[in-house]
Amino acid sequence: MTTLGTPLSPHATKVMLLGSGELGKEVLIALQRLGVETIAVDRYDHAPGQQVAHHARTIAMSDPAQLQALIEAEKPHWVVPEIEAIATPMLEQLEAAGVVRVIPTARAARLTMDREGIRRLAAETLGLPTSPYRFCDSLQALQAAIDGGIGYPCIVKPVMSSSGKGQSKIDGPQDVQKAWDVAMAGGRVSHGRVIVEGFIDFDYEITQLTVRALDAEGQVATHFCDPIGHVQVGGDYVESWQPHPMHPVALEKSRHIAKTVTDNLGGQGLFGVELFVKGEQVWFSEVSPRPHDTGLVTLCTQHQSEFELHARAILGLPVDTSLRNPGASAVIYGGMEATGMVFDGVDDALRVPDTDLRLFGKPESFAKRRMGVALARATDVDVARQNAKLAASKVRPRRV
Ligand SMILES: Nc1ncnc2c1ncn2[C@@H]1O[C@H](COP(=O)(O)OP(=O)(O)OP(=O)(O)O)[C@@H](O)[C@H]1O
Ligand SMILES: NCC(=O)N[C@@H]1O[C@H](COP(=O)([O-])[O-])[C@@H](O)[C@H]1O
Ligand SMILES: [Mg+2]
Repeated sequence: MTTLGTPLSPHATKVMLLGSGELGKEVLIALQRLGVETIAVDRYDHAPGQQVAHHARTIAMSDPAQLQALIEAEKPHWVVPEIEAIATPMLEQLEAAGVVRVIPTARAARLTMDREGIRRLAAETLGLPTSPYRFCDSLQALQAAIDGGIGYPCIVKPVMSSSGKGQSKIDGPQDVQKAWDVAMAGGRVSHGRVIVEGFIDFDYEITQLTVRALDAEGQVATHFCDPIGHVQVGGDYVESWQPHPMHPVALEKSRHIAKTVTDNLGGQGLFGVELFVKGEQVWFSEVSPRPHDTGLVTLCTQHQSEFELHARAILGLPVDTSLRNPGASAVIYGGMEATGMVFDGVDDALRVPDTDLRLFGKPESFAKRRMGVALARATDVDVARQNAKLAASKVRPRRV
C-alpha cells in the first residue's frame, strides 16, 4: 500500500532531485500534483526545477561531503538523480547505510554517469550488440585504437559528458588531433579519458522509454512506451516524435535490449534506452536511468508523460504507458550568450494549430543551450513534426 503525506507537515513524503533542469522541473511538477514535498538541488541558483519546488538548494553535487551533508540535513525519502555529474559513490554509501533510497538505484546512477561503466556492462557483461569501442587516455592511444581496428569514420566522446558536449566525428587522420582537443575541452571533469566508437551507419535512432513500476502484488513489472524517433545535431537532440514506425523484428529486439539492461540496473523508475536501427539490426548506444530529453514529446502524446511515469514509479503507484495521439517536439536554443533574455513571438508560435510550449526559465543562455521546446500533436507524425518546427521557429530569443 502506498501512503502519501501532506507537504510541509511532519508526515510529508519528501523527494529530493539532484539536478533540476527542464526534465527535473516536469518531474517536480508531477510530484507536486500528488502532494509530495520536493527539494530541488542544482549547481546554480534559480535552475528551472528550483522555481517550482518547495525548497531550492544550490551545492556542488559532485562533492561527496556537500552531498552527504545536504541529504542528512533534509532527510528525503527518495533521492532522484536528474543529471550524471553527481558524487555517486557517496549515494551508494548512503543507500547501503539505509539513509536514503536512490532512484532507480545508486549503482545504476554510478554505472551510467560514466560511458565506460554502462558500455562495459552492456557489451561485455550482458553481451548486447553495440558499436565497436575503445577507451583512450591520450592522443597517441586514440590514434592507436583507430589504426588498430576502430577505423574511419568514428566518433570520439569524453567518458563523462552529455548532450553531445565534447563529441566529434572523425572522417580521416586529419581530424584526430582536433577531435581529441574538442573532447578535452568539452568533458565535464577533466579526466582526459575518451571513448572512440566505430560509426554506425543506422537508418534511424530511437529512444525506448522503459518503466519499472510496482504491480498490485508489489512486484516490479516492466512497461514500454511507443518508440520515440529523433534527430541529433552535433550529438544533441533537436527534434523528436512519437510513435516512430518500426519493423516488428527491430521493435522486438529493441525491447529485449531495453529489458535486459534495465533488469540489470534494477530499482524503480523510468529509463531512456537509446538504440540505433538499420533494417532488422539494433545496437544499444546508452541509457539514462531517468527521463530522457527526446521524451519531452510525451508531454503531448501520452496519457501519462515520461515525467508523470517517473513520479508514479518512484512512489510505487500504477503506470499507464499508452499513447494518446501522435506528436512531435522541436528544441528552442538560446542562440546567444545572455542573462535574463526575453522571448518574442510566443503568441505566433501558439497560433500554429495544436501546439504547446515549454520555456524552461533558465537564468542564463548560451548559443547551444536548450531554453525551451515546442510541442505539437496531430493525427500523423509528419504533420506534428512540421508544426513543432514551425512553432519553435516563431519563438525568437532576444538579449535585453
Ligand atoms: N557510434 C556512433 N555511430 C553513429 N552515430 C553516433 C554514434 N555515437 C553517437 N552517435 C550520434 O550522436 C548522438 C549523441 O551520442 P550520445 O548519446 O552518445 O551522446 P550524449 O552526449 O550522451 O548525448 P545525450 O546526453 O543527449 O544522450 C547519438 O544520438 C547519435 O545520433
Ligand atoms: N541530455 C541530458 C539532458 O537533456 N539533461 C537536461 O538538461 C539539463 C541541463 O541543462 P543545461 O546544460 O542547460 O544546464 C539537466 O538538468 C536535464 O534537465
Ligand atoms: Mg545520448
